[in-house]
Amino acid sequence: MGDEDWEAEINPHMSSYVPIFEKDRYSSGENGDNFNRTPTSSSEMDDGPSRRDHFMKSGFASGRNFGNRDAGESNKRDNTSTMGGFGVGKSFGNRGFSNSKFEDGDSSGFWRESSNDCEDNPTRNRGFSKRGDNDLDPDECMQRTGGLFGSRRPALSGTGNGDTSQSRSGSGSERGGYKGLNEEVITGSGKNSWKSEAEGGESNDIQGPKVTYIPPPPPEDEDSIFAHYQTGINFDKYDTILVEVSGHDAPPAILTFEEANLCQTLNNNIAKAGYTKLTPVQKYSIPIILAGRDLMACAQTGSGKTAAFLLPILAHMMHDGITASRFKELQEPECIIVAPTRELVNQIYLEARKFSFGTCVRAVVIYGGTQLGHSIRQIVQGCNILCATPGRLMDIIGKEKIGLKQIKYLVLDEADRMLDMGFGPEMKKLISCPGMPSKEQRQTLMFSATFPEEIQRLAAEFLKSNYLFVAVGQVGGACRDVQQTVLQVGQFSKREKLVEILRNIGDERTMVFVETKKKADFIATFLCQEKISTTSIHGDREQREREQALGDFRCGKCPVLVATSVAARGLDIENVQHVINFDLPSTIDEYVHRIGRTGRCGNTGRAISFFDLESDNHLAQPLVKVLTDAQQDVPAWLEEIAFSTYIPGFSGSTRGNVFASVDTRKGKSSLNTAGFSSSQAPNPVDDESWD
Ligand SMILES: Nc1ncnc2c1ncn2[C@@H]1O[C@H](COP(=O)(O)OP(=O)(O)OP(=O)(O)O)[C@@H](O)[C@H]1O
Repeated sequence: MGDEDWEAEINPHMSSYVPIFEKDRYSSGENGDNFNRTPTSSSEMDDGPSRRDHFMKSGFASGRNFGNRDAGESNKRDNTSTMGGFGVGKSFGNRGFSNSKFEDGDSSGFWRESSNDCEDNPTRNRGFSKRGDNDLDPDECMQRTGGLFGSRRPALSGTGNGDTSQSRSGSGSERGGYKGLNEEVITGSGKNSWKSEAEGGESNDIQGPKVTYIPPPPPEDEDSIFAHYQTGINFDKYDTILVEVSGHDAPPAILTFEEANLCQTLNNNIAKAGYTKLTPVQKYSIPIILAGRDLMACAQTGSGKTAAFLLPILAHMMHDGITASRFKELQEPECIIVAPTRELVNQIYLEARKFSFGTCVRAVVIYGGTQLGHSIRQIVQGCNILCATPGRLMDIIGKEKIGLKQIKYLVLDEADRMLDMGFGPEMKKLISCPGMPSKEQRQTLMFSATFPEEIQRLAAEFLKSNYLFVAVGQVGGACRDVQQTVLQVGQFSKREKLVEILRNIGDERTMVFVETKKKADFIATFLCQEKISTTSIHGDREQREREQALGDFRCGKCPVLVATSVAARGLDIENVQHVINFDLPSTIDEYVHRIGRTGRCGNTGRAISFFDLESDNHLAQPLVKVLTDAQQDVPAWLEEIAFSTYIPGFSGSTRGNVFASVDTRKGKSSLNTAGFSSSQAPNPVDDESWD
């Protein structure tokens, strides 16, 4: 079988919705879909023993064949071993794909994590299954999980008719549930659905062994803690970016770190981190948070949102004089920060550790895919700031290791993702957990580079009615420091084009985004065969492998990282010069996040996207808008497609108005360049009608 046959199978261009039986038919190989999976149980989602056994039996050895012949062909011939070759992908990540040999390895944990084929495709989870994709459809996920909301969109109105805990208890293997990105949904049972994992231990509701992975501790020496990369040539241009603040009585922006009046230790840490100048989002957000206000902030990727919330929170904690951390079975942190992916939450933790260096504030990170006991041990030693992924957070709360009474700050990073159908239910449960202070009693902060209107409306439930909204630059827009190119490349030519581009790029760090987990493994393997050192990250890889892959990519051992959308948000990796969208995502905001892995903090970067006329036309219109807003060249052919697929009133997103340039409350604001403080209070009457 040639490339083209394989591609056709991977993307059979089926209608956007594929009924389960159809999926099974495709999957079973009847349609030649040997690559995908070989059903061994009644549920493809079931990653329980039967599937695992099958993987074990299938033998990873078959994967070795890929070094010698076309992977698709190999898949077909070695029908029973396909997942062993790709899905497990166990050994090649650890070894960075630096040779194209697969080695047998311990597969424990792999299948347990692969509970949800939807997990790394949040866009489809939102109900936009545009392409005939070999990962599961959202509908399929929902049927299998019972659907957290019972239908695609109503969830957004907060009136879901599905009972979350019920839907979860259906099958332990559906741990990932209708979840979206990366973090497992814990099967809930019993009186408190958030107790889930906690009630029965980590694997009680799940078939399979316990997760035993204990991540290595980060380096403790000061140099490593404060290691940072240089701001880029365009950092100073941030000053010219338009900033809009809406809401009542916004405090004025600050121009310098000194104006924030932070304590000496914090100032020292800021200096050691190499920060000399505030970014726009920091200029506006820091005083707002210091003033005790709730905030929704939308600023371009890589523009320093993490420090924008960490610094004022730490300043408050220092000012209020928190109790030094000490060993206690029940810890009561003052701050919880949640983010959608494990890698991102870990990154936030490292930032929190950096800025709290030399203080009595102790930050802790917990996330799925690691041993629960390890998370607990970290917490009981003392915890003031807890950085967590939602699933693990709810487990720990259920285990009664974390009390919520002292929470003063709740931060949702990548907030639009945290509130959408994937994580929204978890977040709602979090704010209604016993002990959690009401929104009037806590400060809630939300940050993202994209904030669709519908999500803004949902967010109101979490925020005080007088929250402030800060929009830096074009809301939902791409960073102008990224040079964007869109190429028309059909499915069958993509691999050839990719290799051509990567060969030209040489050793520069490049992230290649694909649409499915299996494709990530396939493309990574393919690139290794082409002697391009590559690793991959996606939700079917063990956490250890994910961290290894990221490490290999960060240090340059593998300059190419093939990723699903699991790596689209938040990851801050030095020197990523290129992002290639091998497959375009289904939504434009995902595109914005993906290309934001390059061109960070004033550095420049390049994004190349393969536009497939067969599957990507729906993106033409929003893509033209993103390119235009970021002052990029728009190819004539793309404009033509955008024109021919023009939807009147469509404002740029496949799922809502990503490009709403203002706060959905319609509060009016000041429009100014960052650095000049000005904010107008809206009419108080508006204020009342907002909530
Ligand atoms: N004032 C500053 N001076 C110098 N470097 C900074 C400053 N603020 C942030 N940075 C650095 O810029 C990089 C990007 O910051 P950060 O990851 O917080 O961006 P972000 O806005 O959260 O991006 P994303 O939307 O992709 O999550 C980090 O390496 C951070 O340390």
